[in-house]
Amino acid sequence: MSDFPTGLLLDEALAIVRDVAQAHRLETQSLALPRCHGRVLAHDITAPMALPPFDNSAMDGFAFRHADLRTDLQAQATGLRLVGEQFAGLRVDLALGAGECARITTGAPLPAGADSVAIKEVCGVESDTVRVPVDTASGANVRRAGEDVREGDHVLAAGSVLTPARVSLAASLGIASLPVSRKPTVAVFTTGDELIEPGMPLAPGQIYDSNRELLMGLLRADGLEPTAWPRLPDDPRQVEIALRDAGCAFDLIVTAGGVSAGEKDHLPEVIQRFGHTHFWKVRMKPGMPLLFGSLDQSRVLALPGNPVSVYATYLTVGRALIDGLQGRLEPRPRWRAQLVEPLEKTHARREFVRGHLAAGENGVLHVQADGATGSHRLHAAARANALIVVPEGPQRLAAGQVVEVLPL
Ligand SMILES: Nc1nc2c(c(=O)[nH]1)N[C@H]1C(S)=C(S)[C@@H](COP(=O)(O)OP(=O)(O)OC[C@H]3O[C@@H](n4cnc5c(N)ncnc54)[C@H](O)[C@@H]3O)O[C@H]1N2
Ligand code: MOO
Repeated sequence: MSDFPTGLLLDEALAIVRDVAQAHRLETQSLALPRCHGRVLAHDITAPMALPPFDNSAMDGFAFRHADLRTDLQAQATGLRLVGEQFAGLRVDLALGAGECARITTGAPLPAGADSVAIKEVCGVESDTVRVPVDTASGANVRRAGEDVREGDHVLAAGSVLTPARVSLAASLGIASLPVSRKPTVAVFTTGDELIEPGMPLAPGQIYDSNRELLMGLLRADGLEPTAWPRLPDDPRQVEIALRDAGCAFDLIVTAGGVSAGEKDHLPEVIQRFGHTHFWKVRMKPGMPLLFGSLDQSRVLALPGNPVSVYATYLTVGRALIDGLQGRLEPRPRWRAQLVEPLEKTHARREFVRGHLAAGENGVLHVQADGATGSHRLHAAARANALIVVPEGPQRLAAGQVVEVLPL
């Protein structure tokens, strides 16, 4: 009997991943705004000031008091006396009296007394008289102080991802740095005596290492800066030395291969002996032999060696772990699409089927399964742009049925 959970549903595995990640949340660091893009915000942010900070004009034109416009039906415009100019960025302390107006540019503070702005294209100017159309609405083209953000408003939530718009919102509030979670450091190992570096000659029985590029690319696309370690041979002592070495230096170790039932699959034993196994084997296809453990100060994600298994387990479990370590609470977007053709499976595991996702003319997303199954078939993964999620248990999904998809 093993002393760790095995044969889990994917949702059970994800729950364990989230719990372990929460217990190993990475610390908070304060970073200058230019370094915050794509990071996970560690604390809630409240607005230190209002936005806009002052009433201002939305257009280039003339600021005036709406009460001064003529109300008799025959009049098309009211002549107002031009008493000054108010440009953006300059404080002039203009105040408008009855029958007066001021030239104003977009973003400039509204002069005291003014409550409306007429755009310059509809006004006639003759020396110091401006003819303002009487149908200009009260409050037209005025942006009120605090209409976007009030001082003290809760503007950014802990656990959200700092998109360019959110970093820019912080900038507009005068905030120069933000508290973000440190990014996990990641060591990537590929394992197997059969693996050869691309560019080197191939001997019989050998294959080129493709998982390293796959993993490095996936991790980088998620904003991390992974370190690729030299490939590991199928030698238990070397696996042990390398993993224990990485375990004292990295937040996360991601391995590919050597994790199922073969005589040369040494990873489970090494993690069990020198660390802790949180679970081994998940009811998913591909990816069933996936192992999650801890070794020294590191979390270890041992992904099954087949390339498509690496893909599916990274996108599901790997991302959940990386998000959890950084305290990301904002969920990843969930995509849904209509099946173009029926899809059937007889086994019990949740399956991730390579698919081709496109928007139809009616705007509805539809997805077609790629004919090639088999977790070694990287070509099919390379031409696919999504994984179709087929739920646990035997399934007979009809054409037109809506399914969850993971974009690749
Ligand atoms: N008796 C059993 N055999 C297998 C089981 C099982 O439960 N019982 N599980 C199968 C499943 S499912 C998978 S997935 C694989 C996973 O095996 P491992 O994680 O031990 O991976 P390896 O055996 O090392 O490799 C599997 C496959 O992938 C190729 N590979 C490995 N690394 C790379 C790489 N870096 N680049 C390209 N290709 C790689 C490797 O040559 C193998 O063909 O086990 C099944 N067997
Ligand atoms: O589950 Mo394995 O990952 O099918 O090939």
